Amino acid sequence: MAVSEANNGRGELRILENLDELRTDLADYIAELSEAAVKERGAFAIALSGGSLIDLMGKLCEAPYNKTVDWAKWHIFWADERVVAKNHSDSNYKLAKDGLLSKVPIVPGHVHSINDSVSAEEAADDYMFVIRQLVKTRMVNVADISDCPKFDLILLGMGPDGHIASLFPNHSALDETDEWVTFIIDSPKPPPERITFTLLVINSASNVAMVVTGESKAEAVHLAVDNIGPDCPSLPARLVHPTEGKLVWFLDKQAASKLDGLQFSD
Ligand SMILES: O=C1O[C@H](COP(=O)(O)O)[C@@H](O)[C@H](O)[C@H]1O
Repeated sequence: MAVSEANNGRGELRILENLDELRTDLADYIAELSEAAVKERGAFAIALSGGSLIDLMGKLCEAPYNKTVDWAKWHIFWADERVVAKNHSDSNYKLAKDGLLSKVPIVPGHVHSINDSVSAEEAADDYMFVIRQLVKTRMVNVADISDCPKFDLILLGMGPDGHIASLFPNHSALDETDEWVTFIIDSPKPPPERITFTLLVINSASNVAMVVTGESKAEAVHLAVDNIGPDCPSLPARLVHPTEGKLVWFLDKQAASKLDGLQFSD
């Protein structure tokens, strides 16, 4: 690992030499959280994103993780999903199924994907209902000070514009403070119709990991992580602050290249 440090309340930074090291560190981190959650409450509620994340989780399908992780206790959710059919190439579910879920022994009934046969608005309501039932049975933990779901782990990628899940800069979905899941029909990145966890749910998680690689994201990483003062534009990634949980950034050197004050050891 090149650098690992805590950063001004903006979470722990793990900056890895290369993608191979990042994949290993990420797999270790997820496996450790899974073990702790299963030991403590008998289940591991994990929310995935789409994009580059699934490929970066790939080591979980290999030894030792494929044998040592207690896959039967995993409950899978999506922090965001595109409102397309499950077999569509834009579907975050399909991405995760092809790249991860079909390669490890997850219980099919524990895979909580969205309803792909209704409108974006209905899919968001429907998903909130599903999560509410699982919070009632404590398959998904609950926040200490509200009835909000407290996922054991939410994994987020970040776009070059600083978007996380399907929360885009200057979009009204960022202001949603009541609902757990909301919808958009005007995503600046195709496809336009999506559902997404709100900041309320993201910031109620026990653990949030931001997994970001590549030089095209270096400026957004700098804006999200460094102390650049109160005049920061509406950068969704900067709004991730788990209230009772822990935030960890997994970065490769390229994504970390514009961070203030970092010295890499070669
Ligand atoms: O559209 C999306 O983009 C983000 C970032 O994707 P990446 O390929 O740049 O990592 C992703 O996290 C989100 O789930 C997805 O819907």
